[in-house]
Amino acid sequence: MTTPPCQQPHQLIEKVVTHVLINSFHSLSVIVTVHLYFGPTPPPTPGHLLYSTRLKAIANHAGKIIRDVLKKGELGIVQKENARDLQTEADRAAQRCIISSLSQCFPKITIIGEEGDEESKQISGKVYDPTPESTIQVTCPPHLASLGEEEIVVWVDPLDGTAEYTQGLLDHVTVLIGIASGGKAVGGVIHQPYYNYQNPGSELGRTIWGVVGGTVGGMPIVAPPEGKLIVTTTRSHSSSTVTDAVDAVCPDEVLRVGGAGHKVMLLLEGKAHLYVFASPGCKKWDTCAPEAILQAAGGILTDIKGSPIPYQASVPFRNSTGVLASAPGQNHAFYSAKIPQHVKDNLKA
Ligand SMILES: Nc1ncnc2c1ncn2[C@@H]1O[C@H](COP(=O)(O)O)[C@@H](O)[C@H]1OP(=O)(O)O
Ligand SMILES: [Mg+2]
Ligand SMILES: [Mg+2]
Ligand SMILES: [Mg+2]
Repeated sequence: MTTPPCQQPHQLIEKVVTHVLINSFHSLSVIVTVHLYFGPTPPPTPGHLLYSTRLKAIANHAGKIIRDVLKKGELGIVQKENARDLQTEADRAAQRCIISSLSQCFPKITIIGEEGDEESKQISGKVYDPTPESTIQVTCPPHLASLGEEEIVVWVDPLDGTAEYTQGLLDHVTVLIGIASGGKAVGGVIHQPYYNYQNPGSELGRTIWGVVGGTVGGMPIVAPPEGKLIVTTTRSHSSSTVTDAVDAVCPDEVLRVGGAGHKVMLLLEGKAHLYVFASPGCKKWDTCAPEAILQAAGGILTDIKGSPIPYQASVPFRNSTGVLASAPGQNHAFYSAKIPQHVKDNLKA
């Protein structure tokens, strides 16, 4: 039997140094500094998953797989529930990589991936070795840093924005790895594999990570412009209730783009104020990572009624009551109250 890659000796490993301090909001936080060195690998601690460079490395590798499949040109498109619900070889291969790599390092966590059990079970010999690549510094609240493996549920969307991927709208594509505990989204990584693909010479791809009650990293958080309201919503899964909800908040501008991860990134980088999706189309893997990162940055993601979305392993996958997300500093409750009652009634739990 071979030793899992992340438990092999003589490889770069992470030593975690924890300092407890009172942060600028006068609440108790933990600064976790991840140092890299050669030596025998101790088993990673479960809460470690939240701030580990492993998550970022695995998401980046899934992004490389997505680019490689497209370069090869054999997308292997399969229709799932309907003509607007597709799966490609990139979705399948990226999920195999993420789930096999994560479960090798953290065998007791619950991992739920969009593309189902069959993809997850095919743990081939080619497990990606998520050896950390760089030093990062994040803050993580003590109750999350000390989580046990059994307390963690990881929601994986190996390729968010599949419709746009097949249509060549490549910067709409993201890889989403969301971490939940106690039914709440507590941390996550969004990797955008084609960021900068239209700017030759610039670094291709970017990765954003965040821990609720801790920090966000990977991109500057920018406030959206004052004095106007920019709403982002679906471009490929619209309906009359989707349109009614968008119209009800009276936007000055509407950005119709693909992907839940991509739309939350627009909120984080100040390109939109609100993400409105009055549809049961999104699932828990679409919203877990984006919700955690947005919340870590000071924004809010709920269902269309303003109620929290639950993330226990036992909940239905579908976000049947829609999605409403607001950039940091926006009045989430105000916009939720503007969604018409017939739209809310149409989205039953
Ligand atoms: N009707 C639907 N059927 C399947 N997936 C959906 C549907 N609506 C939304 N999604 C998922 O939510 C994401 C965000 O929706 P949209 O892009 O329409 O705003 C989509 O990229 C898709 O994720 P995925 O691409 O991972 O299948
Ligand atoms: Mg899909
Ligand atoms: Mg998705
Ligand atoms: Mg997907």
